[in-house]
Amino acid sequence: MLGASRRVVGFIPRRLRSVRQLHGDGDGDGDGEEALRFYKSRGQHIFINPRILDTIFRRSAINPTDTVLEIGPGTGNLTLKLLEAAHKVVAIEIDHRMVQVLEKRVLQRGLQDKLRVIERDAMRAPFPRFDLVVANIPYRISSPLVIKLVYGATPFRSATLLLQKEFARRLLTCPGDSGGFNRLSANVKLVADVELVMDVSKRDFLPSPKVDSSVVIIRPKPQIPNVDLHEWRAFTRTCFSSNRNKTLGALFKLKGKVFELFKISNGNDECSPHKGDEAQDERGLALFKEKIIGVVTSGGFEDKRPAKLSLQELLHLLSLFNQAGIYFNHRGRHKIEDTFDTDDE
Ligand SMILES: C[S@@+](CC[C@H](N)C(=O)[O-])C[C@H]1O[C@@H](n2cnc3c(N)ncnc32)[C@H](O)[C@@H]1O
Repeated sequence: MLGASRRVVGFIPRRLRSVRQLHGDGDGDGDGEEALRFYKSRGQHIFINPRILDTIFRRSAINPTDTVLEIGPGTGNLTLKLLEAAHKVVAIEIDHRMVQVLEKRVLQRGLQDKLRVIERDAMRAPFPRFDLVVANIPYRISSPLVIKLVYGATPFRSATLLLQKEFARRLLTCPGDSGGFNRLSANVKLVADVELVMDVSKRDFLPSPKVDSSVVIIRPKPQIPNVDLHEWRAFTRTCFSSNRNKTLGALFKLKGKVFELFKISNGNDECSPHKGDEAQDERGLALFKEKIIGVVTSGGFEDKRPAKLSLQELLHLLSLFNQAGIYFNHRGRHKIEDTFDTDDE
C-alpha cells in the first residue's frame, strides 16, 4: 500500500540537505523537504551518478516482459529506471522510511501498478519468481545474498550487482590468484559465470562509503557439474575454514575435523567416541582417520592447499571422499541450502 509521505528529521549529511537535493528531480515534499538520516549499519549509501546508473540499466538488458528483483531500492533512483523498462519490479527494502520515499516517487510518475514492495529483510524474505536482479545492495549482506541467489530455487537470467570492489574481486578470482580464492569464489564459480562491468568510485554515493565499488553481472551456468550441491557446500566449508592455508594433509588430520566427519558419515549427530564402549569408539575413530588420510594421499592432495585447487580438482577430491563413504553434509538434516545467512562464504 502506498503510504503518505512523512517528514523524517535527523542528521543531514553536510553535502546532502534534502531528498529533493539528493534526487535533483524536484521529488521533495513541496512544503517541507524531507531529511533522511542514513544508517551505515544498513549500508545506506545512495547512488547518485546518472551515467553509471545508465550503464547498469543498459547492461542489465531488461525485456518488457521481465520481472526484476531489486534488493535495497532505497529512495528509488535505480527503481524508477527499472520500472520504465520492466513488466514488474519487486523491491525488497528493510527501512520503512525508504519505502515511503520510494512509493511517493513512484506514485508521482504513475508507475505504482508495476511496483511491488516487500518491506522486509531480504535475507529472511522468500524471493518471488523473477527473471533478473538489478541492485545496489547493502554490502553487509553481499555474501549470503549472492549465495541465496545462485543456490536458490528460482532460475534467473542474470544479476547485475553493485558490490564492494574487494568482494567483487573475490567473485572474479581464480585458484592461485592473488585476489584470494576462497569458499565464496569456489561456490559461485561452480554454478555461475561472473563478468566485471566497471569499477565505481566511492564519490558516486551519498554519503560516501569508505570503499570503492564494482558492478558485476552474475549469470547462472546453463549446465553445472553433476554433484550434490548440499554436499559440495559442506565440503567447501570444511576445506576453506579458518585453516585454509594449511595443506589438505594437515587439515584433514585435525582431530576436530576427523570427529565431525566421523559423526556425519555415520549418520549420527549424537554419537560420541566417549559414549558407550569407549575403546571401540576410539578404534572406530582411528580407523576413520586413516581412511580420510588414505583418500587425501591416494588422490595426491596431501601437500596441496585448497585455495590453489581448480574446481575440477576440488570436485575430484570430493568424489574420492564420497566413494570411500566419507560425507560432509548431514544427509536429511540441517540442509545447508536452508541457511543462507552464514558469514563464512
Ligand atoms: C546501498 S543502499 C542502495 C540504495 C539504492 N538502491 C541506490 O542505489 O541508491 C542499500 C539499501 O538497502 C537497504 N537494506 C539494508 N539492509 C537490507 C536488508 N537486509 N534487506 C533489504 N534491504 C536492506 C537499505 O535500507 C538501503 O536502502
